[in-house]
Amino acid sequence: MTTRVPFAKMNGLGNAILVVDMRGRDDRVLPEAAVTLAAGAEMHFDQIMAVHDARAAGTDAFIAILNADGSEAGACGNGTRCVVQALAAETGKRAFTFQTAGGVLDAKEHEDGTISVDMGVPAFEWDRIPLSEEFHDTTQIELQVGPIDGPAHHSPSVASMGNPHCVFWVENDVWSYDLDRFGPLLEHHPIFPERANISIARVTGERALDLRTWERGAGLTKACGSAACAAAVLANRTGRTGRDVTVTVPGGSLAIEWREDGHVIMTGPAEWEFSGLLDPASGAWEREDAAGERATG
Ligand SMILES: N[C@@H](CCC[C@H](N)C(=O)O)C(=O)O
Repeated sequence: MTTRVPFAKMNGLGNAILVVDMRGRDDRVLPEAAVTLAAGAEMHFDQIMAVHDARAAGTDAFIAILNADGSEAGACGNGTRCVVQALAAETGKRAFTFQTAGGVLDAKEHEDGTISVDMGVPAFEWDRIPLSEEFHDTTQIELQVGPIDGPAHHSPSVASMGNPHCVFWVENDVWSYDLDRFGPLLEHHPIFPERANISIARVTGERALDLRTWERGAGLTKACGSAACAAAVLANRTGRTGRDVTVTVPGGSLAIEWREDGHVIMTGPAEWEFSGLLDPASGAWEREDAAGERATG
């Protein structure tokens, strides 16, 4: 049996996150363990943020990101804020540099408890998203939902924020569309060789948009930070908004700034729920809260 490691169950605007402390160890959270953990009601998560010892000079940690289906992701904005809150509480530090499969990113906690993450520079080239077909103009690719002669949705914009995003622009309330039906179909569409996060966005003003996301490997979520960044930059790129946008997702709001140097800064909250110990190989876990109560899974 593997030695158990500390975890914190957290959320970023309702995006369910499990921060797992893998520092000082050579093993990893296995995909099978992730699937087992995600299947439980109490531990269900959208992403695991597995915090490992730093692998590059100048970084504080390497973070491996796993989706609920055990697949890997290159970016997770809401999860990164959760990691910052957990490490800030532990160390008293406020600024961190992390390495993920998607690149190196800086993050800091502010006096008011909100956290900003520099999500890096988005990529718009078809082969960096990636798409399986060459598209010169990725502001509106040929992809549609529904009948060829009368699609319900078409011509989405695409981008990579370290992970692939596809955003459909809609006119009506984002709750009035059946994203739970077409999200999974498009996540697995052959145009996306690495699958994709599928969002619908409604621009509500020069600096505001509403967003719902079907996340690759996790399904419908209350918030997706990297999708909020992708939607904000794509809204600006297509002339729909300015560069500073408040993105309202089912779980609340995120402030997104697309700086002139190309970096996207996402600011929002993180929330701790409970802590415990888990086995990164099997997914067995036990809860430990302030009152000393325990529940096992
Ligand atoms: N919830 C995340 C994004 C998680 C990764 C995504 N499902 C993927 O596979 O790319 C966020 O807050 O950014």
